This record gives sequence, C-alpha cells and structure tokens, in this order.
Amino acid sequence: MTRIFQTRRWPDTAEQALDGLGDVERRTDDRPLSARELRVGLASADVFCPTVSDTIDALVLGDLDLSGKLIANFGAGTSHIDVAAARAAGAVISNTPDVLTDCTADVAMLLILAVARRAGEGERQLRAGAWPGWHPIHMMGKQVSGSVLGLVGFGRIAQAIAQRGAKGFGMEILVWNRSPVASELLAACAARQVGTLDELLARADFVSLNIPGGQQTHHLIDAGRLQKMKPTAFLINTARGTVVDEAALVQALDQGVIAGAGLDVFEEEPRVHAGLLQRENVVLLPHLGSATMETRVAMGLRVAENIRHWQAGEPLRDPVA
Ligand SMILES: NC(=O)C1=CN([C@@H]2O[C@H](COP(=O)(O)OP(=O)(O)OC[C@H]3O[C@@H](n4cnc5c(N)ncnc54)[C@H](O)[C@@H]3O)[C@@H](O)[C@H]2O)C=CC1
Ligand SMILES: O=CC(=O)O
Repeated sequence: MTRIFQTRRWPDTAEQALDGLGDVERRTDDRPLSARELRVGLASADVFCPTVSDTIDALVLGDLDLSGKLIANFGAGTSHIDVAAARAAGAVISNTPDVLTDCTADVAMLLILAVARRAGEGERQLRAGAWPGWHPIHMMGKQVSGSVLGLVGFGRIAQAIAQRGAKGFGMEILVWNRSPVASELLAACAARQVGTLDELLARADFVSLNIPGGQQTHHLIDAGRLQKMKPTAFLINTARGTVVDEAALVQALDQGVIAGAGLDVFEEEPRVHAGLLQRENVVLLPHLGSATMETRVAMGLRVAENIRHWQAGEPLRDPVA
C-alpha cells in the first residue's frame, strides 16, 4: 500500500481522492513543519505532498535517499523545493499547473483594480467613519480601462491576465518573455512582445510579474528596475515575493518612484515588510491566488492524478524537471 504524507489539510473532496490511493498520514496542525519533521515525513513516505509553505531545501534533503519516491506538490510554483537536490536524491516531482490559472489571473486583476481605484484605502476610510461624503476630487485613482498592461513572463497565468485585460478592460498588452512567444498566442489578446524588460517597464501603467521564483529570478525587480518604471505606474506581483527586492520596493514607494503596488506574495511569508503595512498606496493579500474552493479541490485532484500515474509506472501528468 502506498504510504502518502500530506503536510496540510485540503478540502474534503480532494482528501477523499487521496484516501483512495493509499495509506494517508495527514497532518491536522496548520503550523509549518520543521526541517526535522519534513525529513522524517520524506523518509517515511512513498509519496510526499507538500505545499508552498513547506521548504524542502538542501538542508532538509541532506543525505536522504528518496529513490523511487514522488514529491507531489499541491501548487504550481516549486521554488520552495530544491528540485535539483531532490532529483539527485532519487525523487520525481510533480505540481498542479493549469487548474489554478484562471483563479490566480482573477487575483491579479483584483490587485490591479484595487490599487488603481484605491479600494482598500477607501474602505478603510469609510469603516473608520472618516468618509467626508461624495465630492469631485475625493480619492481619485488611475483609470484601468484603456491603460497599458505589461506582463513579465507569458506563461499560463500571464496569458489569462492578458485575456482579461485586453477583452474585459480594453488594455494594451505588452509582453516581455525570455524566449520568443508564438505569434498566434500574442494575437489572441492583441499583445505585442517587446525586446527588453526595460522597454516594458518604461511603457506599462501596470507591470504584472508572472514568472517562477528561485535563484534565476531572485530580485529581478530591484531598485534599478523600479527606477525604469513610470512614476504613475503600479507593480503587481502574484508570482513569488523573491522576484522583487522588497526593501527596494518600499524605498521606491517612499520616494514616489512608482505610484503603488498590489502584492499577493512576499519575500518571507508570512512576514510582511513593515514599510508596506503602513502604506495606503499598496494592496496586500495573504497569498490568495488559488484560494477558491473550486480551485483548491481541483489542485488536490490533480495531485491525485499525478500519484495515479506514478503508481501505474506511467510518465507523470505534471513532471517538474
Ligand atoms: N499567487 C499565487 O497563489 C500563485 C502563484 N503562482 C506563481 O506563478 C508562477 C507562474 O505560474 P504559471 O503561469 O502557471 O507558470 P508557467 O510555467 O505557465 O509560466 C512561467 C513563465 O515564466 C517564464 N520563465 C520561466 N523561468 C524564467 C526565468 N528564469 N526568467 C524569466 N522568465 C522565466 C516562462 O518562460 C513562462 O513565460 C508560478 O511559478 C508560481 O510561482 C502560481 C499559482 C498561484
Ligand atoms: O503560489 C501558489 C502556487 O500554486 O504556486
């Protein structure tokens, strides 16, 4: 019988699917696992099901022998896993792309709208009983319809944001991607690929980050890159906190280098930089990108699908290389 270790609770339907696949050790405690607990779990299970908040780094992996084991991640991003070290230890790894694409794109649009139209600030004012009543220059924001949306990366989530931006809000879509994007993909949302990241930063009213975390993208958006943005522009991050130098972002906001930011992810979750918490011109969400019942069930079912492929000795549905 397959021994499955589940680090966090999932929605019931998804847990039932997992129960049908083996003997599940399911943690009910929502405290993150320590490095030692992660090691014990990895050593004892055939299939280990972590989430983004379980850091499986070289320290955790150490000299573990994971030959023939599956690390079936509940989530799309895998930068919390040292994939090279896990593979070297013998494991195969899967994730859950596609099923969370729309949900996360919705949150990117939510952040764009909320920060541009000062929704959080307005709600706080109203709840505090400080709303002076309607007047012509009260809390004026930036118009989203017809503005320029710059997408950093053009994978699944970025394409879904482009569709929403172009078709729903008549936005002009600019794309920066490390490799050329197929013309039909660009045409589907009247997008244009620019040659350099700096060109995109200089032109966009909203810069949305949609690339993986990890070493290669660490602090891609640093002080210098923030300086390339328009002072009226907003930074939107639903990717990974590490893509942005958070201290540099706070400084840029303090100095009026950019107009604001909408953030779903942070460098050291769940800690959030104090300089962000105090600001009115940022919208901060607690990593809610995939947080709908429909999507979280679908993610669990996708983990189960990957486990079934692994049990059958077939290629994984969603292999992570
Ligand atoms: N906020 C949230 O709850 C969620 C966040 N995410 C994050 O969003 C990321 C993107 O997800 P998808 O669009 O599904 O991924 P994807 O794999 O479909 O697209 C990734 C894009 O990033 C580009 N890319 C990859 N490595 C790069 C590098 N080193 N430098 C520059 N560009 C690079 C690829 O060319 C591609 O355009 C995930 O890796 C994850 O970290 C994903 C789901 C939910
Ligand atoms: O951040 C969430 C993910 O699935 O990646």
